[in-house]
Parts: sequence; C-alpha cells; structure tokens
Amino acid sequence: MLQKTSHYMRQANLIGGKWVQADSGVTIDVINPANGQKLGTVPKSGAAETRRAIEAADEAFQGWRKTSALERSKLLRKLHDAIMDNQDSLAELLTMEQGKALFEAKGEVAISAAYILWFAEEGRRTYGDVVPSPWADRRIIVTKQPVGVIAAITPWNFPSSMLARKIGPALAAGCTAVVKPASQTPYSGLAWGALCEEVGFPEGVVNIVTGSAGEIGDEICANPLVRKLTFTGSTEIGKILIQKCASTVKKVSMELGGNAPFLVFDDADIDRAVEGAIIAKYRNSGQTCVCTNRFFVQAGVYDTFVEKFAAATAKLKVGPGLEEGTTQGPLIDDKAVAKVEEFIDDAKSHGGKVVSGGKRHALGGSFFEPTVISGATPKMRFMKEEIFGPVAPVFKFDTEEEAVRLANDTEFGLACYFYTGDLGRAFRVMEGLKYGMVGVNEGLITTVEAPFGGVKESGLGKEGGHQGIEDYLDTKYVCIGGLGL
Ligand SMILES: NC(=O)C1=CN([C@@H]2O[C@H](COP(=O)(O)OP(=O)(O)OC[C@H]3O[C@@H](n4cnc5c(N)ncnc54)[C@H](OP(=O)(O)O)[C@@H]3O)[C@@H](O)[C@H]2O)C=CC1
Ligand SMILES: O=C(O)[C@H](O)CS(=O)(=O)O
Repeated sequence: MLQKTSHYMRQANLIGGKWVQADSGVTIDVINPANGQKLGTVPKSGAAETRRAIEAADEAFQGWRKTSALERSKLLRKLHDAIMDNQDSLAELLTMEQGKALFEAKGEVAISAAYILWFAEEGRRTYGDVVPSPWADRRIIVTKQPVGVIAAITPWNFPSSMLARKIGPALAAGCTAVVKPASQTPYSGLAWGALCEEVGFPEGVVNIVTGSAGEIGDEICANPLVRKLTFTGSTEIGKILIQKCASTVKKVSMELGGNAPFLVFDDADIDRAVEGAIIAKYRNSGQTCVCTNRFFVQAGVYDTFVEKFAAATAKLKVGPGLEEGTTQGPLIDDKAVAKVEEFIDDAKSHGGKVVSGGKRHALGGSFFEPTVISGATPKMRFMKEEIFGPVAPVFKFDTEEEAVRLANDTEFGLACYFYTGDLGRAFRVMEGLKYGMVGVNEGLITTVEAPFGGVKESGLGKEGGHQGIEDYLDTKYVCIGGLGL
C-alpha cells in the first residue's frame, strides 16, 4: 500500500526549492498508528535549517510579492486541481500517518483543496480604499500589501486541511511560507511541498522543515524576517508562542484548544440531535478541537437521548483506517489512550455510569471503544479539560439559564452546538453562548466560506471566510501631495 502513496511522499525538508536532510543527518521515525509499524523517517532539524528556510522564503518574497493577484490565483487553481487529481493517494498517505478512516481522510483532502480554491478567489479581492481628501491639493489612498514571510505550525489531527487554511491565504496574499508540520504526521505537509513544486510555485515560496519543535519554534519566533506566525494546536503551546513572538512584534493567528458543549432541549428533534451528536463527538475518533466535550440534556428528554445516543454509538465500527467500513480509526498514540482511560476512571469515581464502550478495543494498540457516560457532574475532569478522544459525558440540566451558564463555564470558546425547535430560544441561546462558532440543530459546521476560530483561550484570528486573508495583509495609508491640483 505504501507503494501507491509514495509518489508525493517526501522524507526530507524542502528549503529554497531543494529537498535536503538535517545538518546532523539525524532522523525521526514516522509510525502508522493502526499497526505501530514504521512508515519512514523525516529529518530532525533545528535552528540552523529553520534559519536557512526563513532566508530562502525572504529571498523568494522579493519576487513573489511583485506577482499579480491573478497570477497567484492561477497557480493556486493549478494546486487545487493537482490535489484533487491525487485525492486518493494523498488520503491514503494521510490515513497511514494519522490513522483516521479513509473516507474522513478523503474528506480532509477535499476540504484542503476547497480552501485553496476559495483563497485563489479571495486573493483577487483584497480591496483597498480611495478616501475623499480633507485637503484640496492632496489625495488619500489606502492599500493592502502582503505582510512578508509567514511561519505556519500545524497539528497532527488534520495535517492537510490545517495547512491548507494557512498557506492558501498566505500565498494568495503574496506572502511566502516556512511550514513546520507535526512530527507524528509530517508526510501530508511535505506532500504539499511536492505538489507546489509540481504546479510551478517558484523555489522558496513554500519551505517545509521537520524536527525539533522547540528549536524550530524558537528560531521562528526570534527571527525578525518572520512577520507572522499562524499556529494550530494546544492552548498551552499557543500561549508560549504568543509570548515568544512579542520580542519581534509578529502578527499571530492562534487556533487552539476547545471544550465544546452540546445542548439538547426538551423541544428538540431527538433523532436529529442524536445524528448530530454522533458526528460532533466521534469525527476523527473524537480528536478534533471542535468535537463535543460535554453533552447537556434537559431533564425531560435525558433518558431518551442517552438510550438512543448509546445505541447509535455502539453501531460505530472501530478498525484500521484503510479497512472497508471503518468509521473509527485508532487514536494517535498510546499516550492519548491513557489520557482517555484517566477521564473514564475519574468519571466512574464521581458516580458516572458507562452505558456504551468504556475500554480499549479488542484490536489492541491505540484502538478504543467509543464511550458514552451518563450521570456526568461538574466535579468530573470533562467539565474543564479537553478530552480529545471518543468519550461522551452526558450531563442533565433543568432550565435554559442553567444550560447556558454551564456551557459558558470554561476558559475555552471555540465551537458549541444546541438543538431546539423553538425560534425564540434559538436566538436567546445563540446570543448567550460565548463561543466563536455555533451549530444550531447541526453537529458539523466547518466550511471554507465561514470564518473558523474561537474566543477566550481558544485562539486569535479567523481562518476561512473572507476574514481569513486579512491576517496576511498589512494596511498602508498613502497621502499624495505636490500634484499641482
Ligand atoms: N483550534 C483548532 O483548530 C485546533 C486545536 N488543536 C488543539 O491541539 C491539541 C492537540 O494537538 P497537538 O498537535 O497535540 O498540539 P501541540 O500543541 O502539542 O502541537 C501542535 C504543533 O505545535 C508544535 N509544537 C509543540 N511544541 C512547540 C514549541 N515549543 N514551539 C513550536 N512548536 C511546537 C508541534 O510539533 P511536534 O509535533 O513536533 O511536537 C505540532 O506541530 C488539542 O488541544 C487540540 O484542541 C488541534 C487542532 C486544531
Ligand atoms: O483541527 C481541527 O480540529 C479542525 O479545526 C477541525 S475542522 O476544521 O475539521 O472542523
């Protein structure tokens, strides 16, 4: 199977148009989470390689910034087409390094291409202004220009689409990029380097460096040539990076952790709510930042919802991502499994009841049974900590006010979901929830046309939508005199 995915599989850094190893020659093994087998290696790079990548991006920026928005749009469209022409092999590579079910990997590759196409179009609409001048002899214009060299650091859970919604707007705006993919899932990002090379992006426009996160991150944050950092990952690391970027006053975009609530009111369509709950909880085996972390169900429908949700959960098929029919792949590693077990043990110690799943899957390794726990209470770790795994705690509430208060009782504010048949309630609850994204009677809302991002400690900035390109642009005010008007 590896043979079929090898065409875009690269086991080297891409710096200034050249595929190179780490200076030390040291490598990192990349492991298939479905079977623990080694897929290959990537360079264990550090500050020196990162510095060279930044310098290559800065050199390429001098030419790339002078291309027209239409030229950049055409290249991005070619990149979109190349991704879609190779969707199957890119999806197989993604599943082999990350573990997700193949249909989800194909979906991730497709939305990655969709982000590229969206920004191919948005890059031609970065309008400025001509402002009526207060002076008869001067003219005022306001223009948008690319910020310059950007750095992108991406997580292991969506190694393709998280990169797409960063380099898509960056390249469309006229920026150049240095990318650090997650060490556990580097191949999807490196494949992007091969695709950009194939469709004709100039050398140094996209550079990709794998290896020591701390060393690479420190060079990115300290190097004044890098004018913006866009990061997707944990809030813990995001806070460190924000602090380190202060030394050179970089722009920062942060897509960080979540603690999504999912509210079900008495007047909800319960079958629709269960359908939404399944996708909002178990997509990517629960390893997404917008996965539901806490289910809050009104007392009148609590037992019915738990029974239907547990039954639907039990129907999910755990297995290797490449296996026909699999809906739940393995977790990324054994550390992730151990964390999920800790959450379940904590819940049981506080009176929670496992009504579906609850333990490691018979397949062994990092496969885990999708799990529903009833009788959840705010004393449990779920209330404040992101699970990042296939565990669904179901809390009970009585009033609308109580539900909104419980939902907001977190430092996070990324995504939230609620189900109701009452229009007035829909507006009251939507306006009361302190989150960047709200699903009303829907459990999967991510799309390229809408601005993705959180508030509070879930992050800064938006990705996707027309907002997604703004963070890659500087606004310049120009006052023109001496015109003899
Ligand atoms: N808001 C959002 O859109 C998303 C948020 N997340 C959040 O991320 C977490 C899980 O993802 P995970 O990958 O474990 O998150 P991490 O924050 O551990 O890692 C994310 C990326 O940051 C890199 N990194 C780690 N430490 C440093 C450092 N000191 N300097 C520079 N880079 C560093 C990692 O590199 P390496 O792999 O080499 O360690 C990886 O590429 C969860 O909290 C989840 O909610 C995840 C996806 C999307
Ligand atoms: O990394 C993630 O969790 C993604 O942001 C989730 S989504 O964009 O696929 O919804």
